[in-house]
Amino acid sequence: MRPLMRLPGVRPLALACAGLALVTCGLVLAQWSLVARIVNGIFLGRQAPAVLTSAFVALALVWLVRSALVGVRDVIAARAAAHVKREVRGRLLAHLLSLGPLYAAGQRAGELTELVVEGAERLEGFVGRFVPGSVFAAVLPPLLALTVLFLDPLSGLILLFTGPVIVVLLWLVGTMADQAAKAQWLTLGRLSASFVDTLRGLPTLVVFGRDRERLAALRGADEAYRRVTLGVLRTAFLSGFVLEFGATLSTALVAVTVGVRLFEGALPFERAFLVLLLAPEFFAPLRALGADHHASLEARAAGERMFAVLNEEAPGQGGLPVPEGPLRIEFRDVTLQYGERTALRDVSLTLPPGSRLLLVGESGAGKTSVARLLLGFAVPTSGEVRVNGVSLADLDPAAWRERIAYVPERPYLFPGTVRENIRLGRPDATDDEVVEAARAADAHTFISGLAHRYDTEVGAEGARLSGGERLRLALARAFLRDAEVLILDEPTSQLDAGSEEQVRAALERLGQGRTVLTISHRAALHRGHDQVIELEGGRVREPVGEWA
Ligand SMILES: Nc1ncnc2c1ncn2[C@@H]1O[C@H](COP(=O)(O)OP(=O)(O)OP(=O)(O)O)[C@@H](O)[C@H]1O
Repeated sequence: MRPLMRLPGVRPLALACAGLALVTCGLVLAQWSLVARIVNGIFLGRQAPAVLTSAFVALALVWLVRSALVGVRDVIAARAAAHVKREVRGRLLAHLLSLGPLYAAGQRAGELTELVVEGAERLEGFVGRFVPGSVFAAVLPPLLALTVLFLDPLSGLILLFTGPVIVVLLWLVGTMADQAAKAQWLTLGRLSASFVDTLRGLPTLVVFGRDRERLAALRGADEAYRRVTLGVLRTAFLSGFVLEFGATLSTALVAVTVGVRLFEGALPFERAFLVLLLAPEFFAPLRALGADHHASLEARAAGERMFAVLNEEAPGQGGLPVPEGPLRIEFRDVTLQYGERTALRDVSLTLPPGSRLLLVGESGAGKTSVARLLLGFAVPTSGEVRVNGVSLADLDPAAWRERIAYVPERPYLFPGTVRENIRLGRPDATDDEVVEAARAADAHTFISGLAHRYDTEVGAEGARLSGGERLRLALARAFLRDAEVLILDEPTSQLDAGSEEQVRAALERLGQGRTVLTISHRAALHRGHDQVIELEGGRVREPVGEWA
């Protein structure tokens, strides 16, 4: 619970609710004292009509203010809940971005989506209902019990004894429900992740005839979710029953003892009636808390996972500006491990400004890992990547990436138009500049043949384009970015011989005056490079050669 209390805006909300609870306590006492006085005056005829009239007016006023305070409490709580949701979602997204693609790739997309969307939503119940409810439950019952103790010690003692017993029972049921709520959250995450994975892998599943099996697995996950949800609801009902039973029993106990003493003449009517009216008010905040209790359990389960993600350390978050002037990049004895797996071992290489390095090696040799280090998506386990003598880990990652254009092996296109996807390279580029970049990337011809030219929708992940067309759009992005360092990962692997020649010419133009790192498993690309370095099992093999 404590981490949830540290959420932005929760403490001020709790303080505001404590103030409201104190005022509400005064109003509750005033309201029921007036009711007791009026009833006493009407039935026992001990009050003058003028006094009764003013008591009615005062009662109406108190009732109005009390209702208004409930409204105020709901509005502040709803605002705080909306603020927390927005803030937490923003922080999660920002942190996921700074953790980089390597972290996201290691997680199931559906589970992360669930965390950001539904997880943040679950905090609403905690902030909007549970926090105000628990502050009211902490302030009102003790003050009312003390008042009753003063009015009628026996009834006060009954309340002071039964109230804590109910709270303890509630806590015990809550502890049981905690595990069920955690299981519910985990199952929901798994269900969402399975669904997203199924959608993504649908062609593969259909081709291999595994779609029905997958459907059955999804149904199984859905059934598991239904079962754990029922478990959570069962404990919620149980806590509701405990509360209602306890509250009714002790109110009845107060009523019986008060009734007997009233009958014996040991208690005046007005006082006895007031005690009877205050007993349900004593239990009302506890009952409300019981009803909102499972909202806090659900929020706690989601919160634990959120804090775990927020506590993940992001790679290289230095704040130094990128050195001015031509950039000289050096890898010094760099070793990179992914958990137990060593992808690179003692790799040293230098990229002087304006040079072209071709990194070759078999599949799994560690080529993409070099690109990841250069992009700051991963940090060396040992050794250092340096830019003009400054460690890359100390540089501001966003400022560093502004100096890089990256064309990955499988370029990602966002749902949107061709123009929007190219403009990702430089959002302030004009339409003419977009077309110019497309021409340079040899993409203009195929774009001109599309139904809506630059306004054609590319579909999810560029599904309406071929692999080669997607690559050309990614190249156009890189042209538009006009960065000093260019990283090309297997740039021509998806092309036929004719297209490869054209794209290679485009790459040649793109590389002019920049530092270029080209990754390929084919050494045949060596033409036009200053250095060729071969990686083998994560180590640098003897230099293959130098080309001027
Ligand atoms: N996120 C990861 N977690 C664990 N191991 C990884 C991860 N990414 C890569 N590896 C491992 O690190 C090694 C190097 O991977 P890398 O992607 O750098 O190779 P590559 O030379 O680019 O291969 P390819 O040419 O097939 O793309 C591989 O053995 C791979 O299994």
